[in-house]
Amino acid sequence: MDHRGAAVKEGLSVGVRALAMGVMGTVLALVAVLLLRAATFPGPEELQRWGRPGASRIPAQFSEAELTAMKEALKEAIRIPTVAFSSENINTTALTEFGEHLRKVFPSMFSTSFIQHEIVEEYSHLFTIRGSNPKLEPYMLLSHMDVVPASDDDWEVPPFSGLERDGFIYGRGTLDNKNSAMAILQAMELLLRRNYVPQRSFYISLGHDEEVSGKHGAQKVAALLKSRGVRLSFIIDEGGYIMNDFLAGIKKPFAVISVSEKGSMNLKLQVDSTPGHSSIPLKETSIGILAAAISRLEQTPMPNMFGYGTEKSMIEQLAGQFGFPLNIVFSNLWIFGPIVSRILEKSRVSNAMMRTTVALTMFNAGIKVNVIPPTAQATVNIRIHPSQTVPEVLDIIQNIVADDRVQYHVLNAFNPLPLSPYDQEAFGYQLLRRTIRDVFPEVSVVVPGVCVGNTDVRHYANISTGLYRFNPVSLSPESFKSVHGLNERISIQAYETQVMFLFELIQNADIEKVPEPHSAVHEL
Ligand SMILES: CCCCCCCC/C=C\CCCCCCCC(=O)N[C@@H](CC(C)C)C(=O)O
Ligand SMILES: [Zn+2]
Ligand SMILES: [Zn+2]
Repeated sequence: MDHRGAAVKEGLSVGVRALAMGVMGTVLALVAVLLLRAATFPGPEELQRWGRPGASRIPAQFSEAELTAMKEALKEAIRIPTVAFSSENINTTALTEFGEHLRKVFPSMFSTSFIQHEIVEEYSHLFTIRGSNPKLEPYMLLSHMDVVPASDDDWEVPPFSGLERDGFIYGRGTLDNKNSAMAILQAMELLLRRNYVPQRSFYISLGHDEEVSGKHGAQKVAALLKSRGVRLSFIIDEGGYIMNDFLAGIKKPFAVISVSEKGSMNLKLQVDSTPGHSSIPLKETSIGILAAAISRLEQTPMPNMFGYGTEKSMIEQLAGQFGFPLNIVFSNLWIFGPIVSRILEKSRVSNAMMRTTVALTMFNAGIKVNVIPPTAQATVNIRIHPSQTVPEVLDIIQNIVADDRVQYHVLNAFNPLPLSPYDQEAFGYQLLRRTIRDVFPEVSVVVPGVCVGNTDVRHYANISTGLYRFNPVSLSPESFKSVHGLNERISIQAYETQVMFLFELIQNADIEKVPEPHSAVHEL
């Protein structure tokens, strides 16, 4: 080999060595970066950061004294009988007392410079919390203070006693919805005491007549905000929960965020017929004609609308929680949809999610045993599936009744609420989802649902498209029955967790938009 050849070989081997060293270096650097990433972000979930990071994050740790005070504040709230019997008959004395109670137990909410408190229509409360970053669109936490009536009969403890027994607080409103009214203010009060200043502005609104329409409370607050030109990024109200033991085949709890709610119609049906002496009866009376008509209504289910609302998404997202073979069936609705919808209509709750329902709630006729009455009236309460409208449903009803002697009077009606977004960019939905993940690690999956009852949030549809119904409390079928029923109660631990959830959610909202996932993020 000549001198030049040796030089080339030397050059080549230097080049190969350099290349090899370069590759090694790159590999080592990559390993180091990966190790560093692994140390900084212990799991993929943490790559998706919400709210304030690091030192400015206030930990949800409460002292014994704070826990005792929050429990006592809720008990006291339960003892104030803010009962709404009808739109015209609400215990307003109790509502005033409730307002005084709020001032007493949440003093910072009434004395902080960046919080404005207003009373709307005498009894509803509106708090405006000004955040430090006016570019972030505000949101609202919504609840109500009024409760449905409860008589002492059949309750294990008096319904307005706020009694503590076996780790539970008993009383009307412990689940619907004084727990939320109190927990929202409690969480913010605790944050304020830790010198928290939100970046994103938000509102807290407590209505006083949700149980009888919301037309004086929520509706007026919404109108007030609209007149001020306010738009809200999203609103969180009651009407979705963490469901425990609700579906045979699913052991772990799952969370339902209701992204819509059914429409409603109260319809009076009336039949007029010839009155007279009961000793010489006609072949048919107003009572008989009307009874037959409403019996047809009761016996004829409205069309099954599975696939036209959120129920399909709900089942698809729940599918993985079922064992074999239901997991296969529920994740292939394109073929098994019709069978699944037939299975779901067997349960009262899932049936109500899939179709418009008709409940016969009032029947009036007759004044004396031997008088054939001239008129019979019945009222039916109809809950309209999100894919249908009031006129469509009225048409179906008239076809089912199919009797020209029946007259119809729509007492009041409204269409179902539009579906609020629940995609990856939907800020309110993803914020809830993320906070559920943080505070309720036992929850297997978060799914969209439809609220079969009506809530105050429907009055805000003209100032926000992100209407979500979710109470951060775990419900079993039994506790579900106690809402508007007997022995309504909340465990003290569940209430503390609700406060913690709101404490975290308020901080999580301090971010511009849903963070970009850095890598594959575990599905909830
Ligand atoms: C497969 C099982 C899943 C179950 C999902 C259930 C998700 C939650 C859905 C509904 C919750 C119902 C609770 C809603 C609260 C209703 C409050 C209320 O009673 N409102 C009145 C309003 C009226 C204007 C007076 C009503 O009658 O709806
Ligand atoms: Zn309620
Ligand atoms: Zn209620």
